[in-house]
Amino acid sequence: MKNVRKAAFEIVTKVLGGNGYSNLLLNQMIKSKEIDPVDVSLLTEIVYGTIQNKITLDYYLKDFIDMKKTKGWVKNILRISLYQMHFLDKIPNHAILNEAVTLAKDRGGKNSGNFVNAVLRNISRKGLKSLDDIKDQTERLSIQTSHPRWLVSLWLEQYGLDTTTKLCNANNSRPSIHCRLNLTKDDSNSLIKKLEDQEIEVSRHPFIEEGVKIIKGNIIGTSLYTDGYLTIQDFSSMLVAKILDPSESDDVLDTCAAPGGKTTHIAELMSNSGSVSACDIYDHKIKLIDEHVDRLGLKQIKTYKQDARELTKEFKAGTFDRVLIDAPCSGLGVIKRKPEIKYHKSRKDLSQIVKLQKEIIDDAVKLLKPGGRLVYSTCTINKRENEDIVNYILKNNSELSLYSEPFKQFGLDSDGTLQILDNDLGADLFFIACFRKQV
Ligand SMILES: C[S@@+](CC[C@H](N)C(=O)[O-])C[C@H]1O[C@@H](n2cnc3c(N)ncnc32)[C@H](O)[C@@H]1O
Repeated sequence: MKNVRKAAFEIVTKVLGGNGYSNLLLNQMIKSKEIDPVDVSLLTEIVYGTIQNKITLDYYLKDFIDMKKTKGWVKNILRISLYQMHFLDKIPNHAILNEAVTLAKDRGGKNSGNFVNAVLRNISRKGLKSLDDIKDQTERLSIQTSHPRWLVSLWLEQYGLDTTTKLCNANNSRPSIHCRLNLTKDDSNSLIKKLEDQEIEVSRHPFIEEGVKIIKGNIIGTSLYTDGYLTIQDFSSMLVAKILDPSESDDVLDTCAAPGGKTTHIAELMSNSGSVSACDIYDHKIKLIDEHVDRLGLKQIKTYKQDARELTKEFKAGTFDRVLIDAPCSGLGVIKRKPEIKYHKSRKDLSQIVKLQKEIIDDAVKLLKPGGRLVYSTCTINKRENEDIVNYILKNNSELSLYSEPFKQFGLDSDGTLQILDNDLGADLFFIACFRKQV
């Protein structure tokens, strides 16, 4: 079995080096059974906590080390140790220190061990400065909540101080795990019973019948998962297919479909009839959709390696009853699940992504039948990619209008758009807009 701090150090080093996503690497580590099941929650805590609080941790560390001269891997040992010392109260400092010194010695020899020992002892002795003394409001929020300054400024401009503070704090909470029950296999009560039989405790979504939140237990690797009785999918992501609301005989186009979470949900809602055409630009991602489809036993999905900016090369205009554009986006609504996103994006990336979104929309709208429904969704919080895109669609397509009915059927207050900025379900922060094409 692997030592939990060593495992945390390896994952944090990969993620901060831009070589993987925290949620995927954690799942891989858990699946590989290299970690004792009793250590899974501590490992998750240290990995998420360290990555989520990196800016704050570095702000403290720079009083004790030269951030430019200290090697990246040494900084990561110090970051995971300081995270445990400052943010967790369950582990005694001497235990954290011993583990950190052993890790440093194993990796870099005696001198590295001595260096880490000296720094951590120094921090213990001197304590940390107060963040409340930071004068500038944007800077203070950035350091206190560990969000890059450009992102705090963007949200302050677009949403104001209260919402920005809430967003930043919520991004530092632990993500919850939601699952979609495959109702083509069985009804929800029987599937929940099957979960309970495997000691997995769940609670139901308030109005999505197939949506459950995992309260206790681990579904990864269970036979229920491998046999296609359920899919791991966030509640907000599930809402997208519910708003698209396909009928059983519909022809549906999913323009940006991989890894297939929404494609397979759409197909399940259509009870294995009608047709679903699922496109993505990357070959290796198409394979992920195909794997999901096989696992879930779905029949009516056809996948295409296709650039969504050129869909009319593959499909005839006016052919689809439903079109989903789950657009490539900046992903700022899933920071809680993938905290590294906030460090790896820049303001410049945001304008490039808007250009791509518009190009996809320009082609995809042509494929909708008269009377058909278009859903545009993102997992981001940025008006340029959400509200402004809605205005772009309305301005350039006079035959499309916003359609609020699909939201209202769930009691959601909406003008045809919904920006989920917070929720008490622990769900991701999505934007969803629904349009109807005139008959
Ligand atoms: C937000 S993700 C889609 C998630 C997916 N709908 C789901 O629920 O699992 C956006 C997808 O768009 C794909 N993509 C990016 N550029 C594209 C393009 N020009 N044409 C088609 N797909 C593209 C990406 O590969 C990515 O898989």
